[in-house]
Order: sequence, then C-alpha cells, then structure tokens
Amino acid sequence: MPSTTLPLLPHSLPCLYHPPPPTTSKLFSSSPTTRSLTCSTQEVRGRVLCTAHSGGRKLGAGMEVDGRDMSLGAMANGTAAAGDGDGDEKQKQISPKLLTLVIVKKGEKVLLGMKKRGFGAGYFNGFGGKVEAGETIYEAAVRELQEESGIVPVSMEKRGILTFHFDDNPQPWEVHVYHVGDYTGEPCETEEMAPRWFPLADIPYDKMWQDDPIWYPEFIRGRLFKGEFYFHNTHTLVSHTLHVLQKLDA
Ligand SMILES: Nc1[nH]c(=O)nc2c1ncn2[C@H]1C[C@H](O)[C@@H](COP(=O)(O)OP(=O)(O)OP(=O)(O)O)O1
Repeated sequence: MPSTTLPLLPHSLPCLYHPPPPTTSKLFSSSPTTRSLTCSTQEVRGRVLCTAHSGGRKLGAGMEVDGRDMSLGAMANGTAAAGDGDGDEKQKQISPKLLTLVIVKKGEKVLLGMKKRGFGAGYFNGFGGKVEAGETIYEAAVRELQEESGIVPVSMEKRGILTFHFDDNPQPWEVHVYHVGDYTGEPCETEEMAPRWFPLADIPYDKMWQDDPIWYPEFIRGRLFKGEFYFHNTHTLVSHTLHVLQKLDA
C-alpha cells in the first residue's frame, strides 16, 4: 500500500512559546526506589553467596545473606547492594532519572517530532524531557510539550511508565508517558523538535527508538502499561518486559 505520510508542518511558523532561561539545578530522582531483582543463592564454604539478576542480565554476585529477608538494588558498577527491608542499604542505590514523554493522538493520527538535537537526535518521538526541581511530573510533561511543540494540552492522562536501563550509563531512566487528545495552539517547529503528523497505520518505527514498536501499539489501543527495557550502547535493545495494567500505581 502506498504511504500516506502527512506533510511536514510549516518551518516558518514562529512558535509563540518562549522558554524561560535554563535553570542550573535539576531534579534527578523522586524517592529512592528499590528494584526487585532475582537472587539465586549457593553455599560457598559455609557462607551464602547471592548472584543478582534482573531482566535476564547478571548484575553481580558476592553478597552474604545472614538469614534475614534481604532486598537487592542494582548498582552503578553492576554489583548488588543489600538491605534488610528497613532502608539500611549497605551501598547507595542509584535512583532513576525522571523524564516525561507526551504523545498527541487525535483521531486516526499521531503527532511526533523529529528530534533535532541532544539525546535521541535523528529519531521521531513524542515530546518530553527531564523533570526539573520543584515541578511535578505532570507539570514537567506540560512544560516540555509546550517548549518543544508550541501546544498546550486541554486534557492529558498518564498511560504508562517505562524504565530504560543502559549498560553504558549506571542510572536508569524512568519515563512517564502521557496521552494528549486535545490541545490549544498550533504545533510548530522549535529548536528541539520538528513536529509532523502520521497516520496510525504509518508510524515511522524504522526512525524511532527500538522499544517503540513494542509499546506504541498498547498506547494506541488506549491501554495502561509498564515496561522495563535493557539497552546495549544506548541504542540497541537487548531485552524487555512489558505489562498491560488495569491501573497505574504511580
Ligand atoms: N528508549 C526511548 N524510547 C522512547 O520512546 N523515548 C525515549 C527513550 N529514551 C528517552 N526517551 C525520551 C524521553 C524524553 O522525552 C526524551 C529525552 O529527553 P531529553 O534528553 O530531550 O530531555 P530535555 O528536553 O530535558 O533535554 P535537555 O534540555 O537537552 O537536557 O526522550
């Protein structure tokens, strides 16, 4: 079937939104998060050794379990830290960086932006970015949408939480995905994004992050979802889990 790609939005349209000057302080985490990992144990010379796995990946080994109920956290250097469930981690965990991603879906089409600079440049994606100090995730989602596409949501609801793990970055990214069905203003090209409408049947997955073909279909079906994605060298998807939910707990 011939492609029915919709035209690019006019480049010359001035964006009405003028972002405030950048702030220097950024919020990189909400509260410390304990990730659940699989721990297989074996006895070695009278001591119990734990090997931690998450998403099929071995994270590390060498922890001694002394009979208490232990929880494990993934660490920067790929090892595991132990706590007894009351917050006394022996090593500090790396909390995920919080980000937002807003996808505008109206009728049978979706608004994506070609990322012009920074992380993910060259990919089509929704609009979003890092949650800054002093703002809620929802507020960050509204701000990033406005900064990157020039539009303001009339209604917006959270649809998913995706966590991206990288073997070349110790800090996971927790991306909160929102749906906008109605908005005010006109999408226009900004310094960061060049917006463009795509028919739902023609989403350009070959020019998007490798996880997108896995969860976009659930987003398009109107479902709630939570996923974990593991990347090699930032861009190559190695493994994942994705769960469709009745309710999002965060
Ligand atoms: N694997 C992935 N799949 C996906 O669909 N979106 C991803 C993704 N990894 C990151 N993203 C999204 C999350 C977020 O909306 C965006 C990355 O945000 P940015 O780095 O552009 O943040 P900022 O706009 O705050 O950037 P700066 O102002 O340049 O620091 O890419």
